[in-house]
Amino acid sequence: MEDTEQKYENPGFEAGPEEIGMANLNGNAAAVLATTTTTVAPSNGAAAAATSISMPKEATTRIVNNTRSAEWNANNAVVIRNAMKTYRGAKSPVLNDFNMTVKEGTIYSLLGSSGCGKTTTLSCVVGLRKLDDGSITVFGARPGTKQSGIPGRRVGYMPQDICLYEDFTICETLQYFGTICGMTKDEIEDQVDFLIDFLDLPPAYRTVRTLSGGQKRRVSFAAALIHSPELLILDEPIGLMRSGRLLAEKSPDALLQEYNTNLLEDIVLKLCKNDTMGITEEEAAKQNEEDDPVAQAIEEISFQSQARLSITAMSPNNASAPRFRNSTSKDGPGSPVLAPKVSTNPQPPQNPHKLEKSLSSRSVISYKRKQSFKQDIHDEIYLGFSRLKALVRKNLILLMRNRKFLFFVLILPCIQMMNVCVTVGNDPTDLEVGVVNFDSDCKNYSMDDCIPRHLSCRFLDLLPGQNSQNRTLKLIPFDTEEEALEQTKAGKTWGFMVFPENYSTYMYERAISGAEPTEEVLNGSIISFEMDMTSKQVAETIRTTFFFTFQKYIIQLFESCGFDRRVGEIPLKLEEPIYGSTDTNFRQFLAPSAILGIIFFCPLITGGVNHISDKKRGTLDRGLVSGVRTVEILVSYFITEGIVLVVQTLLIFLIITQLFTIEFNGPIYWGIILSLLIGFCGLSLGFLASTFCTEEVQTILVSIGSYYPNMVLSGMVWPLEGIPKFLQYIAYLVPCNMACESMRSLATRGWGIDHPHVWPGFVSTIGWILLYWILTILVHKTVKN
Ligand SMILES: Nc1ncnc2c1ncn2[C@@H]1O[C@H](COP(=O)(O)OP(=O)(O)OP(=O)(O)O)[C@@H](O)[C@H]1O
Repeated sequence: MEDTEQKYENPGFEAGPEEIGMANLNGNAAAVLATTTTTVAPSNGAAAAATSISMPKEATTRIVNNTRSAEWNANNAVVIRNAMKTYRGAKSPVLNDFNMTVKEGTIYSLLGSSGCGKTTTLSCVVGLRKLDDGSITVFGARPGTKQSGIPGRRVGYMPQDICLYEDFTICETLQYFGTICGMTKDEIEDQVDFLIDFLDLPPAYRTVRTLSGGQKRRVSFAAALIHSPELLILDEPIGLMRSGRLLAEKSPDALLQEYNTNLLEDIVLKLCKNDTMGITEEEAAKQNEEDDPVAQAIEEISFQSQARLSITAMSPNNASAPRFRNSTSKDGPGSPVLAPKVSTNPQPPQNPHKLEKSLSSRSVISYKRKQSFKQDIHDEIYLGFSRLKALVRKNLILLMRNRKFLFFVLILPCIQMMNVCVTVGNDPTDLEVGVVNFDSDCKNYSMDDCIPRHLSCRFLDLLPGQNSQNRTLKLIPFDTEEEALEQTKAGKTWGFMVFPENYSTYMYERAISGAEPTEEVLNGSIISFEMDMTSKQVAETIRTTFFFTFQKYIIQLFESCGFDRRVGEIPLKLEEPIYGSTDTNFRQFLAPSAILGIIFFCPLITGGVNHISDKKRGTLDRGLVSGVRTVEILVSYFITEGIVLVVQTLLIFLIITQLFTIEFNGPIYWGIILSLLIGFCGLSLGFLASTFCTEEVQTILVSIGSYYPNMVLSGMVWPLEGIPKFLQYIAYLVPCNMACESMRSLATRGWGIDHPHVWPGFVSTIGWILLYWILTILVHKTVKN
């Protein structure tokens, strides 16, 4: 928009705006609208309008045709001076030395071609964006300051898009926006009844999703009106409205086509004329084929200028709330009138009596100048609480309306945990290993005989999987080494062992005879193994099995020959473990950290995605304009996600302790609290990520991207001692790192919160949460700037 501020006097048209700001937008000719609250729905490429309606501060403030009230020049509601705004990467500025003045008590239409910067201007006015240069004042103060009341309840903002929660009913929508603005339940109820009548909305129980486009836009309009704001800002609102009634509700393209004209202003004039004459839209469209709308409109202007009409918008004062009246009455300019009627209009507005009753009985919130600092604080706390209540209720409704998703969110961590417990940590079984035995055919032997025969058979017999419950190995006999090798090379076995000829004799001699063994005895008593070592875990399992079995085999041989079994033992003694047990499996190591990994990840995604949806829907901006603070959004998500997290955490703990009997030796409640903190930490990170992202998929990618470093660098799957030294320091930058150590210490070692290995995990998690919060708030502010 270029530097242009031109004011056009209303030529005397019925209830028209007294002042119309016309911007020479990107060089296109701007147009003057001369009608009541007249704006046109957005279009692709066609001219569109964004309207800022300044509501009168005083109930008696009115816009009177050709009869300006005393307040007319008294105050400026919105003043823009030398506004400059260039989007990053754009070649030319959107706003270039742009000026605009909206006086209190006026209706101001900002017209311009698509993409000229109307929405940008309004978003700067409502404080969602900031100018690069120049100034904006709203009610005499910069948006964002307390005096301006923006963001806050002084303003009603209807964005260009619908920006509503589709799963809400009309009633819930209006309740939400009303509560955000600090209205009481009764006040909201009154307003809902009124607005449903006034805007001809469907019944309050109808879900927004099921409404038509026009109905949705009217609900959106109602949401902006619910708290009777002093300044109403409508970005391409709901069609052509006049006197609280919709004259047309179509896209500009459709209207242009229907009225066979290139100018929307022609249509506006025509519609107003028809409205006054009581002609329906269809009849008008038919007539239009023959008539010239501009000529008609001009005629109409002169005709209408004979009538004395008045209009005021929603009054912030209950005592003088607007009401229907006939404009031909003798009331002076001080009387507020809504939806004026001229004597020439035969059609009264819908349900005038009902509306009159509703209007006069409803209570309207008014913005009061604060009287004292104490009062300020009290109001701030009340409003903050009210907004938080609305946000929490909103989150809960959205959660409950999406039951399938809720069910999935609740059980997903349980499924993941069960998955971990079932699949990870068990010893491998049925590992196929070949046996080439040149020593014995293993028929008819006794384990208790002390004779130099069948010793190979005794060893094989002791291997787990032969005759035991433990099925680690599955032995497959081969006649030759070549055959066995071939099978291993073909990937059919994990390796094979070879007992040489006379193995029993040599082994007996080596172990029992006590004489110094010869080279032949030493070589002849070796069982050789050839293995596929590609899988470390499998190879380790087989190797360990052989070593332990061999130890057992020697002891058993010694005992059968009457020796002290201790002679056969390796002279190393592993005492009873101080912590854990001798057969601690990997699951016991993994489970505590897996809980953290899972609990961290789920809210990371759901929190991030919810926030992005709120952003994309436009409901977030709408809330922010109404005064909602980033920190309140965070707290509200903490409360609702907290409920989900508690259920998820309790279910997970039940699964690991009851279903998989994983020991939790320390105070379990500290484990649960740590899990919850980690969940909140994930939620906060999700929030931070979603402030950078614009799409849900981006948040999911960021979440997945952060998942693996978090898992690996926190020592969840592999001991930190096993990673390179420099990474061990970097690993402290991972949110779950210290929490993992705490959780393991609580679960396996049974330590309490006061232990130096435990409490740092709690402190670091709280620290991460605070850091993410601070960053989120800072990023929000930066993005706005
Ligand atoms: N976030 C953004 N980043 C970069 N450019 C933007 C951004 N938002 C808007 N623009 C560009 O700035 C210009 C003005 O956009 P704006 O939405 O203010 O136009 P408008 O007058 O409201 O258009 P319409 O009537 O079609 O809604 C357009 O060219 C648009 O492409």
